[in-house]
Amino acid sequence: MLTFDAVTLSQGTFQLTADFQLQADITAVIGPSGGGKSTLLAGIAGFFEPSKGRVLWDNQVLTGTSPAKRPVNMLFQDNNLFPHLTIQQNVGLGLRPDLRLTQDQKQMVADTLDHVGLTDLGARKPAALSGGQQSRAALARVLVSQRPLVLLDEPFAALGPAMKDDMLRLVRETLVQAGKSVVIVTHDPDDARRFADQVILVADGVAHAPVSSEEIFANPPPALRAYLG
Ligand SMILES: Nc1ncnc2c1ncn2[C@@H]1O[C@H](COP(=O)(O)OP(=O)(O)OP(=O)(O)O)[C@@H](O)[C@H]1O
Repeated sequence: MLTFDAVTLSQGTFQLTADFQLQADITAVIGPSGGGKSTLLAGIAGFFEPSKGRVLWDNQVLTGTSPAKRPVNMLFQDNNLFPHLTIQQNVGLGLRPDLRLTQDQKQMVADTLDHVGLTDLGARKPAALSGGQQSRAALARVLVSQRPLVLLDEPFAALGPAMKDDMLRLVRETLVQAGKSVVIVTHDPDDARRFADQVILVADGVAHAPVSSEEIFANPPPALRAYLG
């Protein structure tokens, strides 16, 4: 469970407050451009520290812990894969940064590539894969890692609607089934409605407490109505 304990996140003159707990398989973060969605994720990942309050994971205080030591994996739209490494190596990084994998770990990489639909593509470099295949490889790396919390900042936005839907389904079939919690920023309210269990609305300097996606779209609060237009 992720806890924001009276948190204020500041970037320049921008301030975002968050004071809630989060316990869902998939949580969508939605809201207007510049509202603070990426700021919220960066605050969880530890790219900067809150100016007030604490962030906790399962009652362990994360505030003051470097991003590399947090129980968090983050995927962005770009730069998820190292171009000079093969897909196998890119995925292997999720197990060991020095890539000294045991036979079992190599097998785990191969099995995970099978699982995300990339059988036989492990020896290729990222440039020899399509955009959708690259997204699957990035997902495989998150999948092999032991970290329980996955943050996705619009990772599939460049893929086109059908492939984006495939990836969101794959997130549920793989990451959620592996017991991970997923927090995903999306500009498409329909993604939130169809794929998320809960929704956090980020607007007017506030990250609002999560509400079930069914409930929030059936009865949108004023800030969501303003955003949906
Ligand atoms: N490094 C920074 N220094 C100063 N201000 C920043 C910095 N990063 C972001 N901001 C400001 O913080 C506010 C929130 O930005 P953020 O990127 O979190 O919004 P967002 O909801 O993710 O936006 P978008 O949907 O457009 O990606 C914006 O007003 C932005 O200009």
